Amino acid sequence: MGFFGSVGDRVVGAPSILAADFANLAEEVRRVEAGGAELVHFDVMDNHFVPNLSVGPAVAAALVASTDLPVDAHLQVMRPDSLIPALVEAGVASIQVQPESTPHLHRTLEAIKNAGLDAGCALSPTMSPSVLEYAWPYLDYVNVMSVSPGFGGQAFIPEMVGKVRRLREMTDLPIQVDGGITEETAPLMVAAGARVLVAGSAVFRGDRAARMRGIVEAGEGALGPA
Ligand SMILES: O=C(CO)[C@@H](O)[C@H](O)COP(=O)(O)O
Ligand SMILES: [Co+2]
Repeated sequence: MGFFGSVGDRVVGAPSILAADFANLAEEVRRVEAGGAELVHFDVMDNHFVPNLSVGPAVAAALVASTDLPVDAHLQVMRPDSLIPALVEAGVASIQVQPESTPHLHRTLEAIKNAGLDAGCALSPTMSPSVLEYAWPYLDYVNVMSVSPGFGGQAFIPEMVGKVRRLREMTDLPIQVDGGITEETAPLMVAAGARVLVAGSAVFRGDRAARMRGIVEAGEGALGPA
């Protein structure tokens, strides 16, 4: 079973290392792990799909070597298929793609699944969940982006709470949320049905462990009675 198969009804903290100190990645990951992080969120950006450039397979391999936590690659690149083999080789545990970035989504998801990884789709804010109608058999998780992909530190888009609720009606797969997640927005998303909380700028400043723990606990506070 992959990581996403183990999520169940827990609230999972997934720090986005886009906001970390890239010169001290291993230490940064140790800090958030001490705060209960269970998954490392790794944003790959190509300056074509999004107007920003981040990191790729070489940094993924270094990150994987520095931690026992699973690494989740969020591909914000045009035509992601050519990057998948190198990320598999780097040892990431899961790969998610934006449906609009690839002309043959079925082929892309199959390449991820055939490599033995969990496969996900990340939905940009105006992308309807209905795009997944024929993709469900190939998916292990869905990421609801609560900002436009491309940058950390953007403002949370409140309409995405309703989108999580809509997705919860459509699937039992874990719903991840990504963008503007803080102690204030995490409970809204968990109450709507999200279980994996990606957070970058709200985690990687000051006491990283305390900030990571604060976000997960805020989310847990919104879980219904067991
Ligand atoms: O995928 C992305 C942005 O494109 C995210 O993963 C960001 O890295 C989240 O950063 P914050 O909004 O939490 O600062
Ligand atoms: Co991301």
